[in-house]
Amino acid sequence: MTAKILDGKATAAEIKAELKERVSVLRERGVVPGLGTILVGDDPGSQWYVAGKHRDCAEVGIASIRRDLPADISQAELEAVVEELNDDPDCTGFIVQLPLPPHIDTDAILELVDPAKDADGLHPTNLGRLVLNVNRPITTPLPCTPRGVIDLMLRHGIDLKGKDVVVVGRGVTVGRAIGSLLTRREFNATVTLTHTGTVDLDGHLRRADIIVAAAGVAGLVTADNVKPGAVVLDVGVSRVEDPVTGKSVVAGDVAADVAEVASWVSPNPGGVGPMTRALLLQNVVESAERALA
Ligand SMILES: Nc1nc(=O)c2c([nH]1)NC[C@@H]1CN(c3ccc(C(=O)N[C@@H](CCC(=O)O)C(=O)O)cc3)C=[N+]21
Repeated sequence: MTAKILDGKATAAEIKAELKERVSVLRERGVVPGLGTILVGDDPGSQWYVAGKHRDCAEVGIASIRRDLPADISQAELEAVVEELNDDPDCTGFIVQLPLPPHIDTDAILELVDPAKDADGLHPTNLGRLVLNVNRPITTPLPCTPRGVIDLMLRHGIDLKGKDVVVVGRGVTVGRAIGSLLTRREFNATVTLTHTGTVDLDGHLRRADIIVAAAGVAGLVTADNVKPGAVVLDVGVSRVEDPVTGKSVVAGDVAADVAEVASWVSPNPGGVGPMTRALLLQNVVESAERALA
């Protein structure tokens, strides 16, 4: 068996086409959604990601607001920029690109973001609402990567109800939040969160209907760990040295041989990454729609 591909690039393009429609409706009503980015320092990777977000915005008609700041900016100066975007009516949602330099108190910065403008969906207030609000529709921004993982499966016709999902990795952006979403009534999955302290990771993985690999450990999940026919999503990103060229390349958490036993796999790159970016845009559009309602 060769697994079918969960095509994140094509699915993100589909979502962006829908968002473009919603943006034009907003524009007709006099509202232009605007995404702000705050980037500190000159890390080439971070610059590249932020540039990609602004390209995405242009594609769907969202305005871009960009604040590029020096690496030695003080805590107080950075807080002032966050406050400025909180108060800027043209900015309907924004992100503070992570990681921030070590002299900055990251948690204090993220908590300062207006929860209504939290495009990442990672503000403590919004994560708290996700946990507390079990039975009503959620009307606050949701974390982009968990939402992207779920959307990627649903839009490929994969049913989540009653499925055993095993998540690998307890990071804030994926592991901690995705169970709160997947166990909501509308999805009704059963979720196990595994991590570096898990005793029998292989035992958990082997009984999973769906594996969400978000540990950031290259090649962690291999064919031997996967039940035949399982769905495997590769979320982790790490840099490894290519054995042939010696160059640094991006590697996912899922080994290539998994495609021989799984029913579906998400490629990496080309899977969850583009979905994360599309859902970021969706958060910005939804914030603008809510502000208008
Ligand atoms: N406040 C904040 N929010 C974030 O969402 C955030 C962040 N900080 N800091 C860094 C990480 C990383 N991240 C990625 C999103 C998409 C791709 C993506 O689309 N990747 C492409 C490939 C890109 C390539 O070729 O390198 C893909 O998977 O196909 C990658 C990485 C968001 N992050």
